[in-house]
Amino acid sequence: MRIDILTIFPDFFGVLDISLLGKARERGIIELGVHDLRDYTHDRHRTVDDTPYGGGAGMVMRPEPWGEALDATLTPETVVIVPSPAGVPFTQAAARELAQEKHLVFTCGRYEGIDQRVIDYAADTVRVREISLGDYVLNGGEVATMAMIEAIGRLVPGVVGNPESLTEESHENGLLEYPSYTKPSTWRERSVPPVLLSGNHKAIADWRYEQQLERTRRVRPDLLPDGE
Ligand SMILES: N#Cc1c(-c2ccc3ccn(Cc4ccncc4)c3c2)n[nH]c1N
Repeated sequence: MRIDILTIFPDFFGVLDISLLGKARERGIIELGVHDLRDYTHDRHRTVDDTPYGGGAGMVMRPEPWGEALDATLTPETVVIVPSPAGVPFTQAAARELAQEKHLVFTCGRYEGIDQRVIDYAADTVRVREISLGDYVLNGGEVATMAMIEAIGRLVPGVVGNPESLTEESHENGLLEYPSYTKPSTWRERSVPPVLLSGNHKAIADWRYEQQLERTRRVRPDLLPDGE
């Protein structure tokens, strides 16, 4: 997979050189390009924004630099991801789907957003998905892009050493994950649930599923399958 990020804050993504994605990049599983949108401007001040038509507060990102940046980055296989407060909520299912793609381009807006014609222009030639990280307001697309890249990157085949560990996480089977414990078996007078020390794999699996249901009922009843 190749990921390209278009942003006016390229240094924000320096952290992607370390951790899991850093290793995936070293191993050639994920290629990453971070591009400064201002490199696609031609005025002395490298201007990327202007006042909104129709008036209103704030500034809008000019279409010209975005058009040139997209022309330099898109391929027919690209999926353009536009982080936006008006987007479709990001989910584990979306991360799983996007992890199968060959090329993702993240367009990190700032100010009041990107001139709508840029998104419409891209949608004429490639798949475009406007995605929201959640129902709260950020100042730009960079934080959302970082979160999405982490959620997607860890699902790309070969990135995580033990793929089985991905199957028992929150949201993987639609439920929240069961509680986890490690040594010591008693800590500050609190003991690990005895079933986990029993060696009875079926009893442990049943207990863990029941814990997922109980935690989901308590914290996220909206995720419960019908009848649970
Ligand atoms: N994903 C995502 C987001 C964003 C988000 C994403 C991109 C941009 C670009 C500019 N802004 C600032 C802004 C623009 C319009 N309305 C309010 C704020 C952004 C916010 N906010 N909240 C989320 N869950």
